[in-house]
Amino acid sequence: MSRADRTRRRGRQAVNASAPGEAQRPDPTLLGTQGEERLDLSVQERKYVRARSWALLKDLARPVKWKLILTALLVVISNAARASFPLIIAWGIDWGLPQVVSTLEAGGSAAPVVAAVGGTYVGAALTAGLLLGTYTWMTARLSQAMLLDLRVWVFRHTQRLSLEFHEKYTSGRVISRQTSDLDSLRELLDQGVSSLVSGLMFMLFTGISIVLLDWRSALILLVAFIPVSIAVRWYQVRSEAVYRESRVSSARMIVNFVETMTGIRAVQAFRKERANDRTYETLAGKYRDDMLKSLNLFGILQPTLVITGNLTVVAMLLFGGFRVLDGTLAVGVLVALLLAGKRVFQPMEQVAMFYSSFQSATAALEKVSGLLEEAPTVREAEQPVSLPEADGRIEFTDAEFGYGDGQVILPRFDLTIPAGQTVAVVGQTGAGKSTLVKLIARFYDLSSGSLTLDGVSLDQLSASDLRRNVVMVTQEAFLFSGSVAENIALGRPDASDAEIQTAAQAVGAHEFILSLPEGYETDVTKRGGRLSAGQRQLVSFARAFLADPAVLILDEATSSLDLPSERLVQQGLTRLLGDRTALIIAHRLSTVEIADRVLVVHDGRVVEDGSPAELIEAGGRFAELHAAWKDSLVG
Ligand SMILES: Nc1ncnc2c1ncn2[C@@H]1O[C@H](COP(=O)(O)OP(=O)(O)OP(=O)(O)O)[C@@H](O)[C@H]1O
Repeated sequence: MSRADRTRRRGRQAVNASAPGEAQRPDPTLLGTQGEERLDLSVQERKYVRARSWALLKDLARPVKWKLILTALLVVISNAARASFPLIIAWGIDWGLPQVVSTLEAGGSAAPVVAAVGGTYVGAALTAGLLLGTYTWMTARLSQAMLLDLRVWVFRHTQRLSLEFHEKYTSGRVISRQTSDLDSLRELLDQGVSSLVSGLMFMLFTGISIVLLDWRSALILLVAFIPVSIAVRWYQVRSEAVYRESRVSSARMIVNFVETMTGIRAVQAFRKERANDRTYETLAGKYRDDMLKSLNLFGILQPTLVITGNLTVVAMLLFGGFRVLDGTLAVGVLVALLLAGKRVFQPMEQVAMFYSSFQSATAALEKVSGLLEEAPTVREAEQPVSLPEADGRIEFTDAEFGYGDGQVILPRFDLTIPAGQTVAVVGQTGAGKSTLVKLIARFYDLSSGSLTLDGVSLDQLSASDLRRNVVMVTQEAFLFSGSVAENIALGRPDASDAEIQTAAQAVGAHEFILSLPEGYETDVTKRGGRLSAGQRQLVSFARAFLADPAVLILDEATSSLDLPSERLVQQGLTRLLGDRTALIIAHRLSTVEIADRVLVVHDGRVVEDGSPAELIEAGGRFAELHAAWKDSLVG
């Protein structure tokens, strides 16, 4: 079972366990990333999301469970030691001092008493300090280990999600999951949890020590707790609302940034820079305002806590002072009470401050666990049929397709493409050409009917067999950072230099690659390594040639190349096709002319099917298109 499955199952189990008999399944619109933007969750839904987040945290914590327990133990001991200082001081004053005085009067040595009190104090201080250092160090290591795990997990998972998911969930959102969300988790795990736990522990132990010292003074503390709790509660509620706003504004800012940078060509082509500057400034300004609001809230909370703390000490001093004068309270106890009273509220600030980092991390966890709950819609068969070397015969039977639950794009159809045939797919924009060929690359699964390669249904093939047999070359001819050779070897990283060069030679890319500053080793992201559109296409042809699939799918670039480049690309294409089965979304006359067969797609249906000559003869849509192409060449 995958981690995503585990996370999903746990979320459901928790919901089921907590509310037997009720509507137990969450609304399907909440599963995965779907409910991500919703703020109006019902109690039941909130439970589901929380359980899912917990499950994720537990999954992350499992490999480091014992180290976590050990760290928690160190936190407890260290804080107990810290909280014991006032007790030791009281003991020193009320027991140690009289002992020293009486021993000295009797002519004895005060050293044993001083050593006992001083030693205990130094022991407690060393224990507290050393353990603090150790647990801080351990927390940092643990949090980094958990984050590394999560980072890699999110990357692996997102990369494997089907295209359908990526088309809906923009790259801006994926980036904000991987950056700002993981960052808020880092903040919480790095310092938040340990500060929070240690703050609470310290308050607890100091509170206990006050009760042990003098229960009457503990009552004063209890009274002081009322305004403190009100202030902290007020801060929680207000900061939650402010925080929610800042989350929305930060997400908007990131999405805007990513969109602008990914669309930088359009931005510059249409001179949108100034307008974009203003939009971004507004969004960033809103984010700053939200952050300021939350800081202002803290600015109110902090003085409230300081004032209450000081007033508590004054009250304890007055109440205790009179009793010391009466002789009903020991001086040492009073000193210890004052020390403890002063320190007891100090961690409250930390607790309140980390409440907001806790909130931000909770929201992040909810989103990340939602992303991890997404499952690929195109799933690999559990027991795939082996097909190492396909011939390349493709057959659609009773096939029908629509994206997701949307409208039908390709109504019911049958289509057979014999092995080795070169098929040009033509038609108007939006006709369904890309959709048809993407089905063969299994970027999507049919809504109904079957699609087979050499008689084996595509969904029965293992991912590796499918990728070996079917390769799609997209219009964009995307190059990854690295050398030209590495880019050619994308589908076969183990290919030798000789094989890479043979592939480049086969498609006619060898010459231009040799003319690059460092030949095959030229970095495509560096100056001088920047390739032209035609050159990029040749590299992607070489890539496909090296992968040597039985079925090649090619979305021909629409951008017009100059004539020599077009000729070069055309020659490369002809060599690439060889005797494989090929489907080409054709935008050029020259490509259509080398095809054995042309499919004309219109409104999701194949309306003409035949050899180029037959279709021209028949005088339909293709004949018109062909004539228009011919005219454009003449013109
Ligand atoms: N990911 C998607 N989700 C939903 N609908 C889609 C998606 N991709 C394409 N469509 C719709 O499917 C129909 C066919 O699109 P398709 O991209 O297959 O057309 P095409 O013939 O390849 O067009 P073009 O030549 O412009 O690339 C269009 O109506 C389009 O809006």
